[in-house]
Amino acid sequence: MNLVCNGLNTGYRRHAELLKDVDINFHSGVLYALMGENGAGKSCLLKTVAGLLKPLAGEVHLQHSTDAAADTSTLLASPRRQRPMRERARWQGYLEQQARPFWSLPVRDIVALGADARRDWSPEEAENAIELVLRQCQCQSIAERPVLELSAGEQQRVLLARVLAAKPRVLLVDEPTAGLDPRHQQSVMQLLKTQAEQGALVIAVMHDIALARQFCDQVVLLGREPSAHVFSVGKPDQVLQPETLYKVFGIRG
Ligand SMILES: Nc1ncnc2c1ncn2[C@@H]1O[C@H](COP(=O)(O)OP(=O)(O)OP(=O)(O)O)[C@@H](O)[C@H]1O
Repeated sequence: MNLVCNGLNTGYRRHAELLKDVDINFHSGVLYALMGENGAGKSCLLKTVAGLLKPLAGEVHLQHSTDAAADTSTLLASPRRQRPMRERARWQGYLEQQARPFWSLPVRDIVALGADARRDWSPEEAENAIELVLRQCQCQSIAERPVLELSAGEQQRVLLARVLAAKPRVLLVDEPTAGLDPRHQQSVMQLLKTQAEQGALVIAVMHDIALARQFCDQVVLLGREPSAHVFSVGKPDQVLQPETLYKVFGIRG
């Protein structure tokens, strides 16, 4: 399963183009770091790919097969057409930036809401998926606690667990390690890497260069000058070169 962006122009308001001419082919089995300065349009691009913002031009396609001969491409988004979210929920998981729960439910019930997206599962399959993800996200010890009584970092892990509970084949996460302590940053990145190794297509908006180098297979780096654009795409060591970091972030490193 690949996500293909063709000539994508997108922005937050109608006619307000932020990113232009985005041509990227995201592959399954790959963990992507989507990076760039504050305001470069990372969340905007992720939301467009997720179907939460409508493109102003261009298209997003879902390719079901890597076999170019087989015509198995589905149009997900264009200025005229958006696939319904309930259809996307069967294969896509999305975690928004600074996500916060608003229901006063125990952690286990919040995570169970994620598994509800899988109408094809038996109650036993759903229960197994919930237990697995509580363990993977290190939420077992807090499983019975009301989610609103947890720290911000703990809530963040619970909401990631909710997204993962449905075993999405496309996982789109916006700054999943923000606010987490170093150990949990590592474990969340390891979890995303494992999802990719098991075949998921994972795009993570992130700022931490060291974590991107350590865990990600590919970096999509956005630039802001003269206007927002895709500056570079490639392996972390190729993209995160000192001269590139200077050009994009103005830092020596
Ligand atoms: N809801 C909105 N309506 C209009 N403009 C917005 C909206 N949200 C963000 N913007 C603007 O769009 C631009 C890109 O924002 P976006 O959140 O996509 O950037 P980002 O790269 O994810 O930034 P950050 O690293 O700070 O999270 C910014 O200039 C921002 O001010």
